[in-house]
Amino acid sequence: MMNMNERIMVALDYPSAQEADHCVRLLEGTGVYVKIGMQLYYAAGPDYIRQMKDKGYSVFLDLKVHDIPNTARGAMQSLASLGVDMVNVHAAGGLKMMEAAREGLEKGTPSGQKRPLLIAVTQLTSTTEAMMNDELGIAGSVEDCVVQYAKLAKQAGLDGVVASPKEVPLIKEACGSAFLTVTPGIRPKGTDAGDQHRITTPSDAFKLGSDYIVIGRAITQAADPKQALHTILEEVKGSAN
Ligand SMILES: O=c1ccn([C@@H]2O[C@H](COP(=O)(O)O)[C@@H](O)[C@H]2O)c(=O)[nH]1
Repeated sequence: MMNMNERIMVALDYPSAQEADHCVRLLEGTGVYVKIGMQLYYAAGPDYIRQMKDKGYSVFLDLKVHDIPNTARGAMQSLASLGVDMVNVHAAGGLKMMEAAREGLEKGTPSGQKRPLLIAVTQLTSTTEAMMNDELGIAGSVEDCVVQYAKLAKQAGLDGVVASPKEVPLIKEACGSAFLTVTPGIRPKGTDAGDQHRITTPSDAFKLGSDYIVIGRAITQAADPKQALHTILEEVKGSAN
């Protein structure tokens, strides 16, 4: 069983490698995972991923691939060579796209290496039920849609999904306890929700059964990021499900 720190992913949402490095220095020795998303990857590229791997971090490359199956397959084949630990696609791309992404990842993983975990974003944690119904034209509850997407991701041979912690019990019930849940939308008590809607505190997310929690601005935009990280690590101790 992993320790709690290994189940915390810090979202390095920064505009440059230099700015991300300020935060990375605070993470040294904590054993947390790092999540590199579009902002940092498009600015700093594959070199930054290699630097994080050389420093010993587990890396979730959060590029949310969403395209036709052939393109998703090619994208994953290229990403597989970076040595990251986890990558993702949007489940809204459908079954064939997710299968193609998995195949591309398998094909691109150098022999003798483990293929990165592949997970699918269900509904973004910034999406409310009203937005989903009225803007995206998807009827029904967010929970039903998330579970439907999770089942599809499992059918495509993926390892898990991204969802709000609030949906984790339903996902585990539908897809089994080994199916991974990676949950952003984490807000420690007293922090601003900002653009996120389906949120919980770090400890509640673990109590609901999240395998990994993703935390960005509550650390990166805090007045004292080191203290913010320390407080979160203290809060989650003992809250594992
Ligand atoms: O549904 C999703 C999928 C991905 N994210 C990403 O997680 C972090 C959250 O950052 P905060 O600052 O803690 O809100 C960010 O990188 C998103 O791109 C998500 O929030 N929701």
